[in-house]
Amino acid sequence: MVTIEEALKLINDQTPVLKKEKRNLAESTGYSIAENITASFDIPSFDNSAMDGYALCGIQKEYTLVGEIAAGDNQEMNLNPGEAVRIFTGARVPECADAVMMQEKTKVEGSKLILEELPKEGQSIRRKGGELTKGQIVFEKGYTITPAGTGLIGSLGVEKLEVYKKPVINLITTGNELAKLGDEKEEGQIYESNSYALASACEQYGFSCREKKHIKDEFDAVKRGIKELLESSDVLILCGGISVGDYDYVKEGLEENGVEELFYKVFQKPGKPLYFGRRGEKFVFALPGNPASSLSCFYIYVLPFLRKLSGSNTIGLSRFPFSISHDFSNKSDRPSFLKARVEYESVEILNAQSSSMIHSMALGNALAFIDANTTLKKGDKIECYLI
Ligand SMILES: Nc1nc2c(c(=O)[nH]1)N[C@H]1C(S)=C(S)[C@@H](COP(=O)(O)OP(=O)(O)OC[C@H]3O[C@@H](n4cnc5c(N)ncnc54)[C@H](O)[C@@H]3O)O[C@H]1N2
Ligand code: MOO
Repeated sequence: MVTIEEALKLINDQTPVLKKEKRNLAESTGYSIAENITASFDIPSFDNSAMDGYALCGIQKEYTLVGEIAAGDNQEMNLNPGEAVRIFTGARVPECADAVMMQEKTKVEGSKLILEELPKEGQSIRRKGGELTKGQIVFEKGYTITPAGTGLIGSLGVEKLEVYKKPVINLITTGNELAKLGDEKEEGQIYESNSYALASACEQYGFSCREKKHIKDEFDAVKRGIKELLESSDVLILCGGISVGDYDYVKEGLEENGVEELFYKVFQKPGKPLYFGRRGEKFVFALPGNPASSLSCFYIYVLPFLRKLSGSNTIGLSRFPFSISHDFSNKSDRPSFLKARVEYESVEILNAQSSSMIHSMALGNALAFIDANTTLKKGDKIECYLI
């Protein structure tokens, strides 16, 4: 049995070989870049107007209007002191212009432009290089592209880029008691639902499960199922059958397939019988079957590893300290990740913390970490992982 810190360290200490690929920008959001992205030109690449209005030469209240510049116009226009030109948002500002005045604060009388107020030097002009300068590193290797990142990379004219591949994830569930959705379930059976939760948690963070397989609690079937799916996996996730019961064959099945155990059992609640192993460049997580245990272990342990394998610099869930909104006693002798709901600056520990129960997790938005045998007073700060 290892501690939570030891387990996380063992996961983080793995140095998998990352695979790269070229992708179109349009299909790269959520991928991590495999090389720095450098600005090949200034952004903006020319001084331009932030407003529809008038570009002004000199700082005064009255000007003579001499023409118009629309967005996209390319001709160089020379303004003399006291002259102004009609201009539109995004249009190139003439070099000699000192400011732009928004049209709402102006009046036009024939060719005369009268301002309501004196302009300020540089007002409403977006300067060349104001956001990025040529040669600047815009994003470092390992940056995971967000929608805003996609927009910025696009503004640099980059159509294709080198990113890290996402790992191929396969999922195996085990258990004779599990009925398939759509089938009639018999007495003593429950519906197999963890694979849906786990596949959707993968999706939530931009990963996908390629293949899902359900296996009965039979040693040969478990061994064969692992052999088949491990072949095409970067990460194989198993769920259930990893505890000490007579029909828990997953650990043995992994051993038989040459998977080396990196840890088995973590001193925590939920998710004590968590397993992590490796065969060459293939990694295996065997998650405890209880629904809250498997999902909690996914968030805390599997997700950081998937992110690492996909080359991301941002690996764990976001976590922040929140003040607990009520007195609370963690009576477990194991450090616990509790289903919780954070709102503004406070966190409520939800009812129904049993590992078999997932309703409160579905209504919550965080896992609150509370040490074993710990009594907290309302207002005490606790660490919360946002899910
Ligand atoms: N003697 C001991 N028994 C158990 C221990 C222990 O230390 N000693 N640990 C308990 C803990 S803690 C957990 S967690 C579970 C984990 O057991 P397994 O990983 O072997 O999981 P299963 O026994 O297969 O299933 C547990 C539970 O979850 C339900 N389940 C499983 N898979 C699914 C699924 N895909 N969809 C929905 N529900 C699923 C299953 O029916 C069981 O109720 O072991 C304790 N026992
Ligand atoms: O560790 Mo288990 O997940 O407590 O139920």
